Amino acid sequence: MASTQTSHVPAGMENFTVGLIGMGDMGRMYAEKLSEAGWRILACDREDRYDSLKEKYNGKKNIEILRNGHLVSRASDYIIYSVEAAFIDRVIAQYGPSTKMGAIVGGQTSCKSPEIAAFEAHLPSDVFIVSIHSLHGPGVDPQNQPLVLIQHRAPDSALHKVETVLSCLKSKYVHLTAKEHDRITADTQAVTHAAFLSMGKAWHANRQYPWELSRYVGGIENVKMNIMLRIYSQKWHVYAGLAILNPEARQQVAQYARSVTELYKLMLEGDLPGLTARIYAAREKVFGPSSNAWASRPLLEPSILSSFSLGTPTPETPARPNNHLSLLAMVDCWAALAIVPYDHMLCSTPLFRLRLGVTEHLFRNTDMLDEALRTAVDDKRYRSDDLEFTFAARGWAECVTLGHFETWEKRFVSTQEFFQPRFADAKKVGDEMMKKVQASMDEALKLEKD
Ligand SMILES: NC(=O)C1=CN([C@@H]2O[C@H](COP(=O)(O)OP(=O)(O)OC[C@H]3O[C@@H](n4cnc5c(N)ncnc54)[C@H](OP(=O)(O)O)[C@@H]3O)[C@@H](O)[C@H]2O)C=CC1
Ligand SMILES: O=C(O)C(=O)Cc1ccc(O)cc1
Repeated sequence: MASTQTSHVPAGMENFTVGLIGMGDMGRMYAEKLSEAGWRILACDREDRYDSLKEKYNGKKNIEILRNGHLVSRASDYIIYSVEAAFIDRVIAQYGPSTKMGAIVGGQTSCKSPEIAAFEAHLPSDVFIVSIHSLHGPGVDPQNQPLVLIQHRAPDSALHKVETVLSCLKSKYVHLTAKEHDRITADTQAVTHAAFLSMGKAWHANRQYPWELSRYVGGIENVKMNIMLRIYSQKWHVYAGLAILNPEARQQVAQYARSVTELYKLMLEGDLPGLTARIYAAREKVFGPSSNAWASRPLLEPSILSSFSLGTPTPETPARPNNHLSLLAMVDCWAALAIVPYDHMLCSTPLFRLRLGVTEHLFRNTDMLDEALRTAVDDKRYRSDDLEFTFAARGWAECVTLGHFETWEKRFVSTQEFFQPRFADAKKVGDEMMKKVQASMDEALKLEKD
């Protein structure tokens, strides 16, 4: 029965059935949240997982496990495909023709052009397409997180049904076209990940767990390390798919690598005036008055950031200035592509907001920025880290441009293995950091609106 005491199911939709194809991390999260809200769920994963899934959900109210996507498709009113982005065409080709007449179909993949192309190619013409994308990982509370809705081939009535079903997630709906989605997420996701994946590769190449070096580690560094660990603790295909399959991501990830390389060369040449002029011009373009971006309050409260420092500076372990090449390149890249990152806030992930928060923190503080630029040119102790970081950024960009899933996987997994023993601890600090930072950012954004 669909109705429970806490049911979100409105009158008239009591028999509406939601189908989930793919019961991995995201599929399971949706199954659990939607069924708790009273929706009847039909779900499947690969056929060989039928028995184990059935066992897992045995006795769970409102969730019925079926053997495959044909059985889910023919009996559901709204079907969500939550499978790997690289398989989306194959899976929709397989089950799409079994879709119930008049049903609504959508996907959860992080990149929409291949998903929409697959729907158009394989779905019968009498079904509607409303796609979705929860802009957060499966371990994050969906409340107040952006949830993109793409009304691609559907009347308003179908969109409203999807909105009603998903309202129990309490996410913030963002209505976009598939193309708009891919352009924005190329920046909010693909470039964000490229930056942190490159940091991980550089630390790995130098065989460093940077937080274990016996010196003071500042808040920005700690945020960088924790985001990096968070990304490497996830499944490789999520990051590979959203970068390699998003046609907009290639150009953006390539520009990030170009920015890193060109800034690194200016550092090697010791060209402080050239580096300063370039970074100040980028700052003006991205954060300056013409972009109308500088909010009155920083996204990240400096006190929150410093509360995540490790240790206390002492004469033996002083606060060591960093050149923050990864963040300088971020702003250089935004400037080159004429991107105003604040315009992407509505469609942002927690990691993007953190990245923007720490970047803004550096660029708002002229003394800190100048110190970073001086360090970039004068302090040779970072050269080997920066060299590895530059190689890594170019390596990721090449993989994305060439569309090499296999190389991408190997690069990711080798570094994932290096950091594996640290994931559990990083998750604890990371979760705490996310919570604090999110609360601080919500406050900043609220004040900005008022
Ligand atoms: N994880 C995240 O943070 C987010 C992910 N996404 C997107 O959501 C989608 C799902 O991600 P996520 O849940 O993390 O990934 P998972 O790998 O955890 O889940 C995907 C599931 O789909 C299964 N699957 C593959 N082919 C079929 C098939 N023919 N029939 C039924 N099931 C099948 C997979 O099996 P097998 O493993 O054997 O291939 C796997 O169990 C991806 O496209 C991802 O990009 C979106 C937002 C956030
Ligand atoms: O916040 C991030 O960038 C994440 O890493 C989690 C994530 C991964 C894939 C998505 O499609 C959406 C969110």
